Amino acid sequence: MARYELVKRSVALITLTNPPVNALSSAVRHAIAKSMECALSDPKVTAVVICGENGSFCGGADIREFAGPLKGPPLVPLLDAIEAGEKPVVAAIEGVALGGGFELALVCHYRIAHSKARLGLPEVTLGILPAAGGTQRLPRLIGISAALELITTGRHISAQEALKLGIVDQVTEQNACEVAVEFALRAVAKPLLSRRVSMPCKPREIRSAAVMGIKRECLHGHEQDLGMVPSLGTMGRGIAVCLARVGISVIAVESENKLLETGRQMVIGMLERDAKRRGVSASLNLLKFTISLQDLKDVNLVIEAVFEDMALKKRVFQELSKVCRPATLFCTNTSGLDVDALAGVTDRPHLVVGMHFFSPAHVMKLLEVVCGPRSSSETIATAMSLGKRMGKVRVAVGNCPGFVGNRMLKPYIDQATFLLEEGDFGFAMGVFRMSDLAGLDVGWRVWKESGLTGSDVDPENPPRRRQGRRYCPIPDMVCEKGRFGQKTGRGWYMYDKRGGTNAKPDPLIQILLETYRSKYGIQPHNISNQEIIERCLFALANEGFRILEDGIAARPEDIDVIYLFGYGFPRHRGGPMFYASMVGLERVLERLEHYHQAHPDVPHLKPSPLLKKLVACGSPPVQKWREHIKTMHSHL
Ligand SMILES: CCCCCCC/C=C/C(=O)SCCNC(=O)CCNC(=O)[C@H](O)C(C)(C)COP(=O)(O)OP(=O)(O)OC[C@H]1O[C@@H](n2cnc3c(N)ncnc32)[C@H](O)[C@@H]1OP(=O)(O)O
Repeated sequence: MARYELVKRSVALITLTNPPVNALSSAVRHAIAKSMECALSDPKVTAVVICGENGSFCGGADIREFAGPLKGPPLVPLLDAIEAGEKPVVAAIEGVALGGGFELALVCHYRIAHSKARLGLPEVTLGILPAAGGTQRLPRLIGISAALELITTGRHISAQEALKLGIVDQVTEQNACEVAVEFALRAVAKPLLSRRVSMPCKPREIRSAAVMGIKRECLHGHEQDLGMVPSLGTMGRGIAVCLARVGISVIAVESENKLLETGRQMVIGMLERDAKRRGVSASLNLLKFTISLQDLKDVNLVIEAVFEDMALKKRVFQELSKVCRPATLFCTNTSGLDVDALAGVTDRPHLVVGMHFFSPAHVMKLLEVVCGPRSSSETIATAMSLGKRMGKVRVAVGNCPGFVGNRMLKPYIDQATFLLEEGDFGFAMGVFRMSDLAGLDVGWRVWKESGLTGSDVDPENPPRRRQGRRYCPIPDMVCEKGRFGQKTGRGWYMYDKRGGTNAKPDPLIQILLETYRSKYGIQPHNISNQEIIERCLFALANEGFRILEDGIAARPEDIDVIYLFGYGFPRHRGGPMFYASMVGLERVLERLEHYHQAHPDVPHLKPSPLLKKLVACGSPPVQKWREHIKTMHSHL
C-alpha cells in the first residue's frame, strides 16, 4: 500500500500504491505511518519525498471504505506527525491531490507539482467538510478568502493556479518525483519551522534586553573605538522605558560615565512620571546602566537604536556578535535601512529582525516588525510578541527602503514640495510641520547618500531634475541654511526656541521661495484644495498599492494601521487605502492618470498596475484586494 526505498543514498521515497488513485485506505494510512517512522529514525535519511504510483498523487479518503467502520490509524494525528517531523518532507504531486490527498500535501514542508496536476478540496460535493486539517492549513497558506472559495466550491485548481496562490513551491514539466528528490536534497540544511503551515511559531520568552543608542555626535569617535562610545539617545531612552514598565530587565548602554549619569536620570525621571500617572511604583530595580558591552553577554535580546548610519550599525552588529550568547536575538530600530544587510554581518542572520519604533517610543503606539528574508519565524514571532507585551500596535512588514510607512511618505512629501514650488505657500501644512518635527536633516542625508544632492551634484545641470525625474531642491536649500526643523528652532517654520513646537510662518522662507521661483521663471498660481489633496493623498495610496504588489505589506489593512497609529492619518478616514476605496478606485485612477499626464517626469504619479487591475476587476472592496495580489511574503 506504500513502497519505501532509499534513493540518492539519503532520501526516503514513499510511494503510495493503492490503485486507481492511491486513496487513503486504512492500509495506506498504516503504510505511511510505518514508512515515516523508518525515515525519521534512520540516520542515513536526511529528507523524505512522498509521491503516488501511476501518475496520481492521492485522490483523498478511500470512498470504498466510507460505508464501514473506521479502521486503521486515524488520518489527523498521522498528518500532524509528518508536519512535526524533524526531516524535510516534499510532496511530489502528479495527477490529483484531492481531499485528504491535498491535506497530505499540505502537511509536507514543500510541494512540487507536475504542470498537469490538479488540486482541490472536493469534500463539499460529498456533503462534508475537509476534516484532516485543510480548513486550518489552507487559510494560513493562502489567506481566508481564497481558501474559503476553494473549500466551499470544491473547485479543482491547476498546478499553475496553485503556484500563483502560493500552495505549491514549484511546477515542473518533468517527472515530479525526480524533481522533488533533488529539491529535498537542497532542503536538508534549511530551517523547517516556517514551513510547517499549521504551527504558529512560538515566540521566545524575553526576560532581559539591552538597548543601545549612539548619538550622532559620537559617530566620529565611534569609528575609532566601537566598544566604548555608545550613548543612549532619544529612541533608546523611550525603548528602555517601554521595556522596564512591562517588567523586563533592561541594560542601557552608554558611552562614558558623564553620559551614563545623564541617561540614567532621564530614564528614571520618565519612569517615575509614568508610574505616578498610572498609580503604580516605578520599576527602577529592573534598570542597569553600563559603559561596557561585556555586560550584554547574557541578555536574551538587544535592541540597537544607534544613529541612522549603515556603516555604524554594521560595526555595532559585528561587535555584538562577538559579545552576546549565540542565541541572543538582535533587533534594529532602523527606520528604513536594509535589515538583511545588517543580518549579513552577524554570526546569526536568522536571529536578526527590525523593530521600528516611532518617536517618542514610550508614547507612540506603532511598531513595524521588519521581516528580513533570513529572519526566522521564531525571531519574528518573538519581536511581535515583545511588541504586544509593550502595548504596541504591531504590523509585520517586508524589508525594503523605508519599509511601509516611510516608503509611502516619499511620494507624499515629494508632491507637497512640488506643490510648494508651483503654487503659493498657503495650503494645509501637515507635511511641512511634520517634517520640521521629524528633522529635515534626516531626509537630506538620505538624498545625499542616494546621490540626489550634495557637493558632487551639479544642481543646474539639468536644473530641477535628478536621475531622470523631477526633483525639487528647495528642501536642500532650507537644510543648507542650518534649518533642520524644531530642533534648531528654524525649518519650514520658525519656532520661539530650539525644540519649540509653536510654528509660525517665517518671512525668510517666503523670500527664499520668491527668489527661487524668479530664478527658474516659475509663475506661482493658486492651487485648489482638491488638487493638493489629490496629488498628495493619491500619490501616497498609489505607493501603498505598489507595496502590496511587492509583498512588503500583507494586506491593505496593515498599511492603514501603520498610517493611523504612526503617521497621524485622520482616524475617521480609515487610513490611505481605505480612503482610496471610499473615494472610489476609478476616481483615484482617473485623477492619477490626469496628474501623471501633466507631470510625466514624476513616476510616483503613474498609476500602479495593481490599482489598474482592481479597477478592471470592478473595484472590489478593500478586504478582497488580497485575492488580486500575486506576491506574498512568506512571513507576513
Ligand atoms: C476514513 C478516514 C479518513 C478521514 C478522511 C478525512 C477527510 C478526507 C476526506 C476525503 O478525502 S473525501 C474524498 C475526496 N476525494 C474525492 O472526492 C475524489 C473523487 N474522485 C474524483 O473526483 C475522480 O474520480 C478523480 C480522482 C478526479 C478521477 O477522475 P477520472 O474522471 O479520471 O476517473 P473516475 O472514473 O472518476 O475514477 C477512476 C476510478 O477511481 C476511483 N476513485 C476515484 N476517487 C476515489 C477515491 N477517493 N477513493 C476510492 N476510489 C476512487 C473511481 O471510483 C474509479 O474507479 P472505477 O470505477 O474505475 O473502479
